[in-house]
Amino acid sequence: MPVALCTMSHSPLMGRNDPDASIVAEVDAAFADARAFIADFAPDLVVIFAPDHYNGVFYDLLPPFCIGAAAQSVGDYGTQAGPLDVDRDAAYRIARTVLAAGVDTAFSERMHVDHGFAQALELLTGSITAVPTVPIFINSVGEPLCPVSRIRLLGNAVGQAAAALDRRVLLVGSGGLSHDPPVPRLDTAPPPVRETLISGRNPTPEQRAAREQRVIDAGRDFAAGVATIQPLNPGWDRNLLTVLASGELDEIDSWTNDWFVEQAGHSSHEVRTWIAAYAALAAQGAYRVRSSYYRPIPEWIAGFAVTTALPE
Ligand SMILES: O=C(O)/C=C/c1cccc(O)c1O
Ligand SMILES: [Fe+2]
Repeated sequence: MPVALCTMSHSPLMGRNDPDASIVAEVDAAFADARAFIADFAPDLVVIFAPDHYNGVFYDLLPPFCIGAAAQSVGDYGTQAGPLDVDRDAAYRIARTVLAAGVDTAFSERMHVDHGFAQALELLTGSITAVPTVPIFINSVGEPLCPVSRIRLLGNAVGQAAAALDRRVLLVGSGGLSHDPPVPRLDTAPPPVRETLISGRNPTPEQRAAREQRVIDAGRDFAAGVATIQPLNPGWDRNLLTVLASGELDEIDSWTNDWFVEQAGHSSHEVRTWIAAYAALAAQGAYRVRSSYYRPIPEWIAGFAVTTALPE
């Protein structure tokens, strides 16, 4: 059945710490083009790969990936809160195919998701309930991470499952390219923060606001050139876009997790969502990238890109 792909960087700093108006207009145009592409394709199912940032998934149980049969958005950074319109039947069918392919995915009847999912669904389809969805969480922040080769296998199996559904499936990947926002890490966090990484569900509004303000401040400092976080890496980002557009995805299997961090910052692992989405598209044969926008945007702490693609 027909498939199409849209991958995008997300950043909760959009609208909170904006670059020059001409750059915002450029990004708006890229999203307008992606929305027109999606409207033209008219998906009746969105399969979205996205990370979490210790808002929905914690170290009390941290799977490499998880397919949701029901999910709700926590509403961080002003994104829509509440239940997603998850297609339960499609989620079960995809999970069965993934497991049968030897990829041991976790599965949830009560997944909690954050801006990684909600911002993408809102920007691309209008809301978290506009189109029936299967949310697939990919761990991109919490060490230990699986090798990136597993992500390609996950994507491939999801693509095979999507092909077997009698649906028009839009594959979405949501994640920044090179970037290193101040997401705490278990090995370096002080004890109270460490506890929030292990079991930090349902923070108070004050705790959530303080956390968000810290990231917004980091974006301001980063754009002003006074932050200590790792620089964006446009060369690395462009190479990733070239590899994804080439269809030669097996090259990605040789990339080590340490190399991602050295080159492009800790949160560059979020491109796992792009790799999964492209691998899912590749499962149906050769494809063609139809549009590709890229710009490093320090104000948003993101190598920022939006691509769309279709089978040949
Ligand atoms: O609040 C967080 O944990 C992360 C925020 C953020 C900032 C910039 C780019 C991203 O992809 C993010 O998730
Ligand atoms: Fe992110």
